[in-house]
Amino acid sequence: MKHAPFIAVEGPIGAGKTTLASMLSTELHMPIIKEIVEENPFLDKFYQNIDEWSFQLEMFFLCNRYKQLEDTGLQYLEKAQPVISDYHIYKNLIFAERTLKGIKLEKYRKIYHLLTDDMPKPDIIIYIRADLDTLLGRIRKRARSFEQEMDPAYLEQLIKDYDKGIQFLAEQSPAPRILTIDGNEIDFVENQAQFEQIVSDVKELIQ
Ligand SMILES: Nc1ncnc2c1ncn2[C@@H]1O[C@H](COP(=O)(O)OP(=O)(O)O)[C@@H](O)[C@H]1O
Ligand SMILES: Nc1nc2c(ncn2[C@H]2C[C@H](O)[C@@H](COP(=O)(O)O)O2)c(=O)[nH]1
Repeated sequence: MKHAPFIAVEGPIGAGKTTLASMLSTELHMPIIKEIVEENPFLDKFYQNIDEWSFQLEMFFLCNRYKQLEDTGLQYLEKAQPVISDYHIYKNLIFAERTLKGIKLEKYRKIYHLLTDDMPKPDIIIYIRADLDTLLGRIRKRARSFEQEMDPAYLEQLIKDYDKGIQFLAEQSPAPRILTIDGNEIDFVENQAQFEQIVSDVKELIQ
């Protein structure tokens, strides 16, 4: 059976993942898998006290994404149907390595690998990079109340963690194809030509 592309859009908080994944889903007629944010009962508490709530939050994200990935495999990939997601499962580890410590991090790593090592992984990653000011501006624009007090130092650290995380994924075998987008300069929302260029680049990667 022909292999169907599994595309993940990644980047730090506010980079534009959901926006771009939704636009590409419409343009390329691909179903979209979106992460669960608003229904997450721990996000609010997490931003008020990261040390207190990080384990619950990371486990919640992990379990939700595990279920979504399982469904994605059954509903689309095993039927050779392409799919686009607004995250890569590896994002769990990028965040957990930053928010967890000690024995909780050790336990989390084991559970992460147990759950995800044999799961389907995206073969194409669209990585949106953006600097702190751009991300803070977009987070303000999105206006989720629980994100407004986010410590800029946390976001700045995540920008670096993401660069390392995507580099790590690029070195895996088989290596995913990675399209990096400069989110400071490329405005796929307002600039149609720039969006079309991304569509054309993605089509090339799919072939
Ligand atoms: N290229 C862009 N130019 C301007 N605004 C953008 C752009 N990409 C995203 N946005 C806006 O920034 C906010 C965050 O985008 P979102 O897609 O939710 O980011 P993410 O899923 O990466 O956290 C939204 O309000 C969205 O409309
Ligand atoms: N600690 C973690 N926080 C996460 C994780 N995945 C998402 N998030 C947070 C970041 C945002 O406040 C919100 C939505 O994420 P977006 O990147 O889509 O804006 O949820 C995670 O795994 N751990």
